[in-house]
Amino acid sequence: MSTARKPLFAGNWKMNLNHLEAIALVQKLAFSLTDKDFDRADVAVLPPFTDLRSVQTLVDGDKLRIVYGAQDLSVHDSGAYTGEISGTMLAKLGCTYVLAGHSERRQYHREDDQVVGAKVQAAYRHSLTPILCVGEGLPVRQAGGHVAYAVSQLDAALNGVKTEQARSLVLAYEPVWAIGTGEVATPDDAQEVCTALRARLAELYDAEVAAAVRILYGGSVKSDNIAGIMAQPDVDGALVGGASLDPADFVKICRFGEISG
Ligand SMILES: O=C[C@H](O)COP(=O)(O)O
Repeated sequence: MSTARKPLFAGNWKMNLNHLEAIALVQKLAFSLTDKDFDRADVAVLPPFTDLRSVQTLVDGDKLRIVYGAQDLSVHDSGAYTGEISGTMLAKLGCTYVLAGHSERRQYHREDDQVVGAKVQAAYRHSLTPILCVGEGLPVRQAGGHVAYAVSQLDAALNGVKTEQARSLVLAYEPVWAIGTGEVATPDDAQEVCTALRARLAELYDAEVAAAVRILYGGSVKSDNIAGIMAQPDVDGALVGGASLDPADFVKICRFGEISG
C-alpha cells in the first residue's frame, strides 16, 4: 500500500443475497465500521442488480459512508437489449463503481477484450468508475506468462481511454487460479503483477496517472491474509468475493486484517 493512494476494499457479492439480505449486510457493515475506518480506506459493496435500489435507499437515508456499484453493465446506453442493464440506469441508482472484465464474465459470457473495452467506455460515458479486472489462468502462470498476459488485457481494455479518464480508473489483478479456490496469491505474486500494471500505465499515459490509479488484488482474500498483501507498495486494496458476504470478516479486511478499528 502507498500512502499516496487511499486504499479501496470492494466486496463483490456475485450472485448472492436478495435485496432484504443486502439491507441486513450493509446495516451490519455500517454498524461496525467507524469514521476512522472510512478515513483510512474507501469501502464499497457490489451487490446484484436487484439489490441496488434497496442499498441506495439505505445509504442515502442513513447518510452512510459506504459506496456501492454494479458487477456489470451493458455496452449499450438504451434500446432493444433484453436483460441488459445500462450505465444510465446504474448512475441513476447512485452507483460509484462498475466491474468490467471480471474473469467470470469473460468465461461464462465469452466477454473478450473488445467487449471489456467497450464496457469500460460505457462506464466512463455515464460517470461510473470502472474497476477493470485482469488476470491469468493457471496454465499461463505455470508457463511464466502471467505478467505479459495481464498487461495485454490492460492494453486492450484501455484502447481509446483518455488520460483524464484513466486517472480515475481502478484496476483489479485477479489471478483466475486464486478466485474462489482458497489458493491466495502470495504478496510477492500480487506485487509482481501490480507493479508491472502500474509501469504500463506510465507508458500508456504518464507518471501522474500511474501514481494515481488504485490497483486492487482479488482472489481468496480473507482477513488472515490481507495484511501481507496490503504491505506491498503497488497494492492499494482488494476486490473481495466470498469473504465480503461475512460482514465480520469483511470489516477485518477493511482494517487490513487488524482486529479492532
Ligand atoms: O471479485 C472477486 C474475486 O472474484 C475474488 O473472489 P473470492 O474472494 O471469492 O476468491
